Amino acid sequence: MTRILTDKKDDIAYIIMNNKENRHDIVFANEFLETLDACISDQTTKSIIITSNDEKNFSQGIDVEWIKTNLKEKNYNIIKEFLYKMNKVFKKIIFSCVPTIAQINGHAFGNGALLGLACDFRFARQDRGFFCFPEVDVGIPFLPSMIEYSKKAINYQYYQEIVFTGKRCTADELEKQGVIVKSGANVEELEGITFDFAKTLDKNRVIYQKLKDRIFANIKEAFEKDKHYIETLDIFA
Ligand SMILES: C/C=C/C(=O)SCCNC(=O)CCNC(=O)[C@H](O)C(C)(C)COP(=O)(O)OP(=O)(O)OC[C@H]1O[C@@H](n2cnc3c(N)ncnc32)[C@H](O)[C@@H]1OP(=O)(O)O
Repeated sequence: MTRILTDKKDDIAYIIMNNKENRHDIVFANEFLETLDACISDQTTKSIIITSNDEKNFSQGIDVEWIKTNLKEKNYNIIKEFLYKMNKVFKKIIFSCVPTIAQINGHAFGNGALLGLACDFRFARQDRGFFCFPEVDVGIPFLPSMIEYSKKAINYQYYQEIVFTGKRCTADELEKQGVIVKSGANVEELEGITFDFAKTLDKNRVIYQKLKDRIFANIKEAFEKDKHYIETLDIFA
């Protein structure tokens, strides 16, 4: 089954995660990157909306069982390849010359929440789904880049609160904290407000790229720091 689907409406490209909980493993990383590349290469694309077609999940993040099995079998290279590949996905979204929007239609946990934060804008629904960083309980400390790009989307006090408690946040709370632009009461309303917002974006790719490169120079540096943690697999507690 294809893990990622695409659609296009009025020059707005949709990247639609298509595998229920949308857990991240090497297949997810490869397919997502390929799809993202294709959407950005298409010069008619004015903005990209990332969402899922599952009724209750956006993305539950890293497939922890997949990681654990590979660790047990000492398949360290595949884990490293996965982490580097996911970093390419996050970096490509963050530095995209086309605006990126997360349409958070359900649970967004761990890497799934990070997928939302990597985007330029976020929208979420009120009636289903929690936004959560469970790493403190799951035993996965963040890579330096993850911390750095989270700061572009969440105020630092609130970030610490949700990371150190692992609490489950609703769309209402995220809206009050400015993490999302706006929430919708249900999935239909969410799709409507996200689409209406996306339609307003028709930016010049060159200026958009230059702004990103300058505003997010600190994030580029943080990605460099990740190498040490990935090479030593210092990613679990
Ligand atoms: C650096 C990166 C690291 C990583 O990525 S580590 C991996 C991180 N990922 C995880 O740890 C994911 C683990 N997964 C889980 O813990 C669970 O898999 C979920 C919590 C994500 C989902 O559990 P489920 O039982 O399938 O949840 P529900 O059926 O969708 O919801 C449970 C109840 O909560 C209500 N609810 C859901 N969203 C809302 C909302 N936004 N507002 C109010 N209520 C909500 C529902 O209706 C339901 O209730 P009712 O039990 O009565 O039916």
